[in-house]
Amino acid sequence: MTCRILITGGAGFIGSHTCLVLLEQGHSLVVVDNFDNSSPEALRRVQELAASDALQLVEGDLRNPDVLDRAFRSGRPVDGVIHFAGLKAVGESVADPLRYWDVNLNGSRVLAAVMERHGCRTLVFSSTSTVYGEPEQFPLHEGMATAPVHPYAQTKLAVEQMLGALCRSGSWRVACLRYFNPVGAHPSGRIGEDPLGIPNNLFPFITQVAAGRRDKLRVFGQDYPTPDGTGIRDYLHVMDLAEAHGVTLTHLLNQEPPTQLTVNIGTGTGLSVLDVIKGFEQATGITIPYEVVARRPGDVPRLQACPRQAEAVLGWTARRGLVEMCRDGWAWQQANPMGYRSAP
Ligand SMILES: NC(=O)c1ccc[n+]([C@@H]2O[C@H](COP(=O)([O-])OP(=O)(O)OC[C@H]3O[C@@H](n4cnc5c(N)ncnc54)[C@H](O)[C@@H]3O)[C@@H](O)[C@H]2O)c1
Ligand SMILES: O=c1ccn([C@@H]2O[C@H](COP(=O)(O)OP(=O)(O)O[C@H]3O[C@H](CO)[C@@H](O)[C@H](O)[C@H]3O)[C@@H](O)[C@H]2O)c(=O)[nH]1
Repeated sequence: MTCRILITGGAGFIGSHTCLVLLEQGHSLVVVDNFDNSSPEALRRVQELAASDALQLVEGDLRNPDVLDRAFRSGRPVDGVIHFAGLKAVGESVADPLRYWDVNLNGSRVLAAVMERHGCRTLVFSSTSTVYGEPEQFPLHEGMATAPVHPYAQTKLAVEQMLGALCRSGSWRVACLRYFNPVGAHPSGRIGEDPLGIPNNLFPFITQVAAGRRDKLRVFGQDYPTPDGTGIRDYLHVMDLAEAHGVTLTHLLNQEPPTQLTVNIGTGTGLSVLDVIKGFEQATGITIPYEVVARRPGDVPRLQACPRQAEAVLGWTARRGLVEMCRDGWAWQQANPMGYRSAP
């Protein structure tokens, strides 16, 4: 079955890879994005890679119902929505919490209201593993307690709860996907992660060090209660994550009666910062100079998924490992030293 899918934030890192996967599956897409943290060039390349023009763009802010109305009226009826648009920097959320509540929660509320009005009640929402807070037991199961410790994660949990209330009405189909740490890029090197300014996240920082754009990596803390003292995360290839969205949407559309799902999307493998450095060096042959500095405020020692529910309910498991994550992320960095600003 091919569908018409509305994708908010479709030009961003995860959104662009997902648009490519969905176009290749024959779906028709309408993307809503204000390019707050992305570039139209990403969508141009997605269409080029998919050799498809079944992607329409409505440029504008998610919080503006007129923008969303335009997207709903842009073609045949929308079967489902994948909602990526939002803000994602933990430190920024502490410094400017109201902006996070506005974009992440209020934006999702406006989206849900417009969906109701158009009779479209099928939604895949980008949640985060950070809703688990600072857990002590691993791996993390979806039924475990949530205890978000910063405004970013608090806004995501609030959206999960808001959507839960809609599902209790009996007519919404919602999947909240709790992503762990997506990294890497499409193997073509044409689309990838394009952070503005100094990267916050480990992987893009490493690839910029490898490219000589930064002199060394700063490892945030080596005094965590982990085997080598550095933070552990569950890194997954962005193409695996993109594929999870197609699978989830199809599952939801076939779900009778309508229901809400909350699913971890991770590999189940925990890697420390030093593991990632070593893996990148082995995959690329490039040495990554680093120094250990103080912990970054807000970081937790460890996050690691139990991926069983994703497999049992959605039939999805991650297929790519650290070598592919490093190789593809590095290919993207080499081909696009300044991200999409390195066009063509
Ligand atoms: N990347 C991660 O590590 C990660 C992990 C867990 C969850 N998430 C969540 O997944 C989603 C996608 O993440 P990403 O890494 O692709 O981020 P991203 O910043 O690359 O993409 C987000 C997209 O949303 C757009 N956007 C932001 N505010 C908007 C608004 N008000 N109106 C319209 N468009 C808007 C941006 O321009 C961008 O294209 C986010 O909601 C994020 O919180 C990301
Ligand atoms: O320059 C750096 C950057 C990061 N780290 C460490 O690397 C690990 C991963 O950090 P990062 O890549 O910034 O990811 P997280 O802090 O885990 O957060 C990401 O992953 C979450 C899901 O787990 C998402 O919700 C967030 O949006 C996303 O930024 C942590 O131990 C950091 O302390 C460093 O040592 N040096």
